[in-house]
Amino acid sequence: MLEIADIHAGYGQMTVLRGIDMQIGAGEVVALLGSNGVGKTTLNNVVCGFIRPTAGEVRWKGQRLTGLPPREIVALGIAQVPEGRRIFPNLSVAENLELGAFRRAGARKRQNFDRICAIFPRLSERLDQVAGTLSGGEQQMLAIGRGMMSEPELLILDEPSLGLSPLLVEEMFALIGRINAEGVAVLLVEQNVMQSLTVAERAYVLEQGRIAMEGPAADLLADPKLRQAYLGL
Ligand SMILES: Nc1ncnc2c1ncn2[C@@H]1O[C@H](COP(=O)(O)OP(=O)(O)OP(=O)(O)O)[C@@H](O)[C@H]1O
Repeated sequence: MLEIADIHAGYGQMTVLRGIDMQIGAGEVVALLGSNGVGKTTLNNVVCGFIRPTAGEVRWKGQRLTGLPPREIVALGIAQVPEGRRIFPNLSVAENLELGAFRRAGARKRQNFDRICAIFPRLSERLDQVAGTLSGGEQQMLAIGRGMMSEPELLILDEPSLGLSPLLVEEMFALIGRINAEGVAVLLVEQNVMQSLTVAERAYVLEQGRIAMEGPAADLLADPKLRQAYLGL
């Protein structure tokens, strides 16, 4: 469904991505793993149209995405939840969710709103609360709920577990499972290797601008090189 083919990208003179190839199938959960600063967010921003690659292309169902503006990419069914929970703090939970559905109107929007409330019971109990007063974990859920309001076929989550307590991290990964059970493919950009490989079917490990390892999550979890480098085992 999503094909990333030989992507090179960077900032000015600095090259960050040096030929990335990745694929995500319909309904799959795929993890993109790697240490701080290896270029995970950069790749994510290339897919979503915020950064133009210097070479290579991204295709979605065979259509070239490279060069399209971000809003057209959202309209085609790809939603991104950026790192750092960018919600509107002065608006209510319900208003934040409604802003995610800017492309939809009427009954369809209502239906989708109810669907999101069912997936995120914590949010549905707090629809009138001002979003800035939510806990960190609730704000993260709101950011994901807002992404889901555009009815994506692929949801890209950039470090959703960052800064959450262990219990909330568990809840967050369970939530990813529920979203996927609705038929939505998920690209999970994470540093939390163990949890990500438990929820994902396949994973890619980014090192020095290249894919250093890839394969089924179970194989990577058993790989001594990965266990030593990323799990300290
Ligand atoms: N706007 C920018 N201008 C210049 N350099 C940037 C910019 N954004 C990111 N970089 C640099 O590009 C490299 C890759 O950054 P990126 O955010 O993609 O990494 P990451 O793997 O997502 O890291 P993290 O896990 O810490 O979020 C880093 O060296 C970073 O400093």
